Parts: sequence; structure tokens; C-alpha cells
Amino acid sequence: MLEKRKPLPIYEAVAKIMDIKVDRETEIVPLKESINRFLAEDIKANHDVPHFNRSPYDGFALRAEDTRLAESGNSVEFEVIESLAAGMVAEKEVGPFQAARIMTGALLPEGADTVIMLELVKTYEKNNKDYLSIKRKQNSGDNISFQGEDAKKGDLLVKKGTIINPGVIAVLATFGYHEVKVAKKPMIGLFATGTELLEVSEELAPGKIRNSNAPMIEAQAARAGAEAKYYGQLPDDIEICYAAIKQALTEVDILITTGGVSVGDYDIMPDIYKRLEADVLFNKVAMRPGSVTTVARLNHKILYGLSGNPSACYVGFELFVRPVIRTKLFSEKPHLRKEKAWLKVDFPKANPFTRLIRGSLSFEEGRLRAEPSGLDKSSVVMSLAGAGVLIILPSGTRGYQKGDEVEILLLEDFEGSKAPWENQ
Ligand SMILES: Nc1nc2c(c(=O)[nH]1)N[C@H]1C(S)=C(S)[C@@H](COP(=O)(O)OP(=O)(O)OC[C@H]3O[C@@H](n4cnc5c(N)ncnc54)[C@H](O)[C@@H]3O)O[C@H]1N2
Ligand code: MOO
Ligand SMILES: [Mg+2]
Repeated sequence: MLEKRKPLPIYEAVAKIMDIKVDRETEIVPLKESINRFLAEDIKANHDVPHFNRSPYDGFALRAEDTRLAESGNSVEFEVIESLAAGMVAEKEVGPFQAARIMTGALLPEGADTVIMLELVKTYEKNNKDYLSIKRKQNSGDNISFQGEDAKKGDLLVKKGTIINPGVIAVLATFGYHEVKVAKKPMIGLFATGTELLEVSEELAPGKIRNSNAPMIEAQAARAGAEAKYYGQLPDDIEICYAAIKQALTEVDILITTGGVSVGDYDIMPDIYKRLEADVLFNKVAMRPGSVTTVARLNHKILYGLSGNPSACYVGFELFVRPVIRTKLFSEKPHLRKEKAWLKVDFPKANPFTRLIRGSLSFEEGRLRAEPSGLDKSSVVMSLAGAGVLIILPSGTRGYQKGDEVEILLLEDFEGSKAPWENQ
């Protein structure tokens, strides 16, 4: 008689995993290689930005008080005493009725408190000297990029755990970070189990299928910010699997296997956990796909037994592996980001388990709509290609109708969420 498995609600399964204390390591990488890595320290402004008052326009820097009488019927004349390109420092102070020609980005000369745009002045020469006249009053502070207007020294700009995007790179460059302290990419061991599996490059044969889970998980790990160490395919043979898994556990702290976790004659992972004397946290989750997802602990190591069925494997990774990776990457929002959308189709069938439909999003009449990206079956691959979200359909006695508001989990988002699971 088969041992009866107790399905755990998703939030309990997630909580059990998140209770495990994981270590976090850091490393220093060149700024240019830091894209998509996770910051391992808060970034604070180590100086004001800009660190001097500067001109936002090509024009003339002068004293606003001297323009008091300038108006359309009355032009006021200024002598141009020097010309300032960006990067230059003025040699002269701007005195009464004097102006310095100035370019965008140049340090404002002493004495000047406003800049007038080149287009608004008339320039001319008189007695071998340069002059300008203006017919418009300026106020002190007009057209100046003030010191510290972008960032003040000491401001907290980017928090630890933030993914480094091109904007963050610009911030880091501004403050002189030619090297950045980032979280080390977690290394995750990976085996695909199944005697039926062919390598991707192999020709099809009767009863055999190509191994799509391993490359998929490698890509999911990369998307989450980790690296997968792929140990290869294993036949459904307990001795071979046990030896290979035991060896891999000497090298990695997180080990994923796919396949062999259900109740079939060749589903050997439960016996392997027993032999390893690993503590099985759960072996059934009240969700579909991925109900057979099994997670076990061996000291501080985590063993993930993801389903062999591709859609179940995919969902199991996103719900249970990704948040651990993101936690190791210092993220305070390690889970998939949760938002709301309207259903575009009916789901008339009630389900005893929460369903996570692989879906895509669109905007219609200003509203976010979600619809399945393919067949909603645990064994399918094709719906994964178009999946941008997981549509959450909580378990219960009723189905769902087109137009119902539902929660969705975003698969390709940089924000994440703190705790998406409440009672499911
Ligand atoms: N009597 C029962 N049968 C099944 C149950 C159950 O509760 N009672 N659960 C079903 C559910 S739900 C799922 S999901 C699957 C889980 O199966 P396993 O995790 O044990 O995985 P396998 O049996 O090894 O393979 C399942 C399926 O996936 C294909 N597969 C496996 N590995 C790969 C891979 N690397 N790439 C692509 N496809 C792969 C494999 O050929 C099988 O078709 O069990 C149900 N059965
Ligand atoms: O683990 Mo299964 O995916 O619920 O279909
Ligand atoms: Mg099986």
C-alpha cells in the first residue's frame, strides 16, 4: 500500500523553505561586468551631484540684478569678458553689466547668478570688444543646475539587493565605482533523471524524449541570478542516482533533480532521500502543476526534487527555488511579483488544488488581461514559451469566469515581492 502524502498549502511549503538560513557571499566585479548582478552594499552619494553650480544651457552667465530694467522696449547692454566651455574654470569674476559666454555643463563663474540662453540675446562687437544686449529680465537662480540638485552627499540612492540595471550603472559610474561589490552567483547543482531521456542533440527514438528540463532549469537559474552546474542525465537506477547525488552534494549547497518524485515504480527520489537521511520538508503541495514537488534538507543543504513533467518542473522552480536564490542575492523581495489582472477566458472547472496557469498579458481598454499561453497540462512544454505570468486560480468549489479579477505572478520582472502567498 502506498504511503499517503499530505498536500501542504503553497504558503506553508514556501514558509518551510524560507525558514532555512542560507549564507550569502560577495565578490568584487568590474563595473562593466556588473549588469544584472545584485548589489551587495547600499550605494550612498559620496559627494553632491552636480558638485558645482553649472549652466544647463549654452548662453551667457551674468548678474540678475543688472537685468532689472530689461524689457521688450528697453535693451540692456553687457560686456562679454570671457568664454567658458564645459570643464573650464572661469578666470574672472562677473561684475556689474558684465557677462561670460558659457556652454552647457560649464561651472558658473563667480559673481553670476543666472544664465540667459543664447537665442535670447543679441551679440555684437564694439571697439574690439564683445557685447550683448538683452530685452528680458532674469531672476537670480534662473537657468542654473544647482549643486546637489540631483543627489546630496549622504543620500541613500540604491539599496543592497537591487539588481544592477543600466540606470544603476550610471549611478555607480557617477560616484567613481569602477568596481562593484555584488552578491556571488549562487551555484546550483542539477541532474535530470529519466531512462527515457535523450540529449538535446540526439535523434528521436521510440519511447524516448529529449531532455528539455535541464536546459530550462539552467535558464531559469540564470534568469533568477544564479548559475547552474549541470551534472548530466541519470537513468532511473537507484544505485547510480544515489552515488551521483551523494557526490554532487559534496560540491553544492542546493541540488535540483527533475523527475522520479511521484509514486511510480521508477520514481526513486523518495528512497534516495531516505538513504541520504535527508529531512523531507514536504512531498506534496496543494497546487497544480507541481503537486509532487518535494523538498528535503540535509544539514544546511537543500535538495529539490522537481517534477519531471515540464510545466510542473518550471512552476516548482519559480515558486520554491527562485526565492532562495534571491535571498542569497540580498533581495528583500525574493518572490515573484504579484499583481492583479482580469481573466480573458473562462475556467469553468473547480479544482481542489490552487492552479498556476502559464499565461500571457495584454492591455485591453486600459485594463490588464491575462490568458493561458497554451494548454494547461502539467506535461506540456509549449505553453512555457509564451508564459510571462502565472495566473493564480485559488482552489475551491467554483470555477472562474472571463472578466473575474485574479492575481498573477510576473515571471520577468525585476522588483519581486515580499510575500505573495497568504492563504493558498
Ligand atoms: N498514480 C499517480 N501517478 C502520478 C501522480 C500521482 O499522484 N499518482 N502524479 C502525477 C503528477 S501530478 C506528476 S507532475 C507526475 C510527476 O512525475 P515525476 O516527477 O515522478 O517525473 P517522471 O515520472 O520522471 O516523469 C514525468 C513525465 O515527465 C517527463 N520528463 C521527465 N524528465 C524530463 C525532462 N528532463 N525533460 C522533459 N520531460 C521529462 C517524463 O518522460 C514523463 O512523461 O506524475 C504523475 N503521475
Ligand atoms: O505535480 Mo503534477 O504537475 O500536479 O501535474
Ligand atoms: Mg514518475
